[in-house]
Formats: sequence, structure tokens, C-alpha cells
Amino acid sequence: MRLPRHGLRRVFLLGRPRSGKTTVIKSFLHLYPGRLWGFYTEEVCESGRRLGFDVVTTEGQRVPLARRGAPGPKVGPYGVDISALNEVVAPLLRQAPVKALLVIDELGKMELKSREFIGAVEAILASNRPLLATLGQGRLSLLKAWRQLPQSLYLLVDEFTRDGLPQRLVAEFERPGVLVALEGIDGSGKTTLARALAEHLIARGKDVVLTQEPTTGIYGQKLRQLLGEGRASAEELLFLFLKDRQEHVKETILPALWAGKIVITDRYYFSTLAYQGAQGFSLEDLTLINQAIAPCPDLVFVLHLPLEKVPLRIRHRQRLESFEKDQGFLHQVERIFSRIKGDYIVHLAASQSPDELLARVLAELKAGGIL
Ligand SMILES: Nc1ncnc2c1ncn2[C@@H]1O[C@H](COP(=O)(O)OP(=O)(O)OP(=O)(O)O)[C@@H](O)[C@H]1O
Ligand SMILES: Cc1cn([C@H]2C[C@H](O)[C@@H](COP(=O)(O)O)O2)c(=O)[nH]c1=O
Repeated sequence: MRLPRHGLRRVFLLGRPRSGKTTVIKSFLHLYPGRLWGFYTEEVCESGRRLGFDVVTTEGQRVPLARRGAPGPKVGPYGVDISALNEVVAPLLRQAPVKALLVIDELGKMELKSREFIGAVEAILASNRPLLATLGQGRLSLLKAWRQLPQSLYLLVDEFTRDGLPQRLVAEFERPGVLVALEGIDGSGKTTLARALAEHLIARGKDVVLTQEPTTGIYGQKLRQLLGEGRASAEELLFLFLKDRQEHVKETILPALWAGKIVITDRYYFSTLAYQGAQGFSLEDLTLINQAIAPCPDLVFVLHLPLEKVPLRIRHRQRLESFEKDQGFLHQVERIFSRIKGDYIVHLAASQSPDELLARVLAELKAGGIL
């Protein structure tokens, strides 16, 4: 397992019932190159009618978890087979090899009928071992608590995200390359810093991919056109930013990470949180969908430039894009950027000189074991 440097060791998949969580997990099991240990739950159907669920383990066992009308604690019409959880699933989780990635599909109402199972999961969470789990819906206090764990990524599974998710998930546990993102308001100096960093690393023999969002692909081109004209709806822009990012991840970021390269991206999904958040979308929803389509960077640098300095920095531009013209809006964007927190997020004063900024970024990369 070559883990990313961002330090988030647990990934949870969220989504409505039948949104495709188990299908994502099964595809991931085929794609992941390392040792996996755990289980998924599978529907048992007869003549199109769901009879219940089985547990299928990575070690080749299949046991019934629940059946319609069966004895045992009830979840809806199903009786849960506690012995399967106590005698097969909980011991399996407790015996996981140290170097394995744990897979749990799912942490749901049925599984939570077993104290043994809960104990085994709590032990895994306390150990901070790498974990991929699906998290069921519902108001049970444990489920609520598990939706807010530190050092964890929460990803939404839905029609928009599910096809790309298995590939994107692998990058959270197996990452030969490094992903660095530069963020900040318009004119804060991202492009200048990204180029200087790339040049510095290339001159020292590193394999670097310098990229940016919006990209030069079809969605990126459309975005540039709409931002220039300033007449697109917030919904249209959000859709295009997400489509552009999906393509960026698939075509550029993931292949470079597999190839062991250092990817430097001039803007990434934190820009969507800040700009589309400032346009009124829920930050929680934006985070869930963006984390589902895009790997979490190893390190993010957020540049903060006092707003009054923006006009001077962008005065030479031939045509201003819509967001660049609106200081009030940029103030909201800056507020959101300044609140983004995490061990892998570094906030930088953008009024420093380009050389000072580069030196600071290099120091952070060294401290993070990236250089
Ligand atoms: N640290 C710095 N000190 C002074 N001027 C800078 C600094 N960094 C960049 N600049 C200048 O500020 C202007 C904007 O920089 P740059 O294009 O890198 O910003 P940006 O954040 O990429 O902007 P945008 O998001 O709008 O593309 C450029 O003219 C650049 O030369
Ligand atoms: C990626 C991304 C960008 N934006 C906005 C931010 C800028 O105003 C423009 C274009 O970017 P540039 O770096 O200034 O050339 O797009 C956004 O609103 N949401 C995003 O996800």
C-alpha cells in the first residue's frame, strides 16, 4: 500500500439505498492491486423479489445475513442472523492482517444489531487503519457519529459519481505519484507559483505534470466561454465544473499518479467549494460530490491576497471573467477559502514575493516527505 500523504486513512461511501454502493465496492475489489480484507453484502433475490441479504467475505465465505420473515432482530421485513455477524463477520474483522486494507460493506442497521460487530468496527476505527466502508442511512446514534469522524473522507455514490468511483478510490490507498493543488481567489498568484514550482522540480529531474482547471477540454472551453460572457446560471456552471473535473481526473490526474509523477494542479475542487459555495450551494453537498469524483490531494496550498490588491494584479488582462469583476462576490469566495481546514491544507500570504512563496512551498513538500 503506497498511501497518499494527506493522512486521511478512512473512506466512507454514502448514498441512498440502491444507489450503487455495493457495485462500487465489488468493482474496487477487482481493481485494487494490494491485499484486501473484509466483506460485502449481496441481495438474494428470487423471481425478481428480494428475499434478503448474504455476507460475502474476501476469504471466500458466503453466509446469510438476513431473510424475509426469518427469526432474529427485525430490520423492516427481514430477520437478521446475529450468529453470522458474531461468529463469521466480527472474528473476520478482528483477524485482519496488519498490512491489509479493510473493506466493510456495510455499516448499516442490520450489522449494528450485533455488539460483537460494533466492537470489531470500533477497534478498527481506534487503530486508524486504512478502511473503505459503506455507511448506511438512518438516525441511529452510531451511524450519525460515524458520519463525522476525523481523518476521514466521505464520498457520495449516485448516478453522477458511481461510474468513475472505483478507479478514483484506488488512488486513496495506492498512490505512486503525488498530487499538489494550488488554490486562491483570482489574481492571487496560483499560476505564477505553479509554473515556478514545476520549473524548479523539472530542473531537479522530477517527472512533473503541470495542469489546471478549468481544463482545455470540451467542458473547460465551454466554461471559459460562459465565464467570459457572464450569463450562465449557477447550476449550469456547477454542472460544467464537475464534468470538467471528472474528465480531468480520468484523462490526466489518475494516469499521472499511477505513473508516479508529481501532478501540480492550478485550481482543483476547493475552487468549487469556494466559488460555487459563494453562489449559494451547500458546502456539505459540494464536498461530498467533489470528493467522490476527485482524489484528495496530498497537499493543498491556498493563497490569500487582500482583496484591494486584486485589481492591480489583474489589470493587464484583456477581458475579465465574470467572477473577477465582482469584489463582493470575491469577498465571499475568500471567506470560504480561509475556512478550509485540514492537516494537508497550507494557507499562504500571497503578498510575499514569488521567491519567498516558492521557498515556503518547497519547505512544506520536504516536511511532508514529498521531496
Ligand atoms: N507573489 C507575487 N507578488 C507580486 N505579484 C505577483 C505574485 N504572484 C503573481 N503575481 C502577479 O500577479 C498577476 C496574477 O498572477 P497569476 O496569474 O499567477 O494569478 P492567478 O491566481 O493564477 O490568477 P487567476 O486565478 O485569475 O488565473 C500576474 O501579473 C503575476 O505576475
Ligand atoms: C476550477 C473552478 C474555477 N472557478 C472560477 C474561478 C475563476 O474565476 C474562473 C477561472 O479560473 P482562473 O484560474 O481564474 O483562470 O473559474 C469556479 O468558479 N469553480 C471552479 O471549480
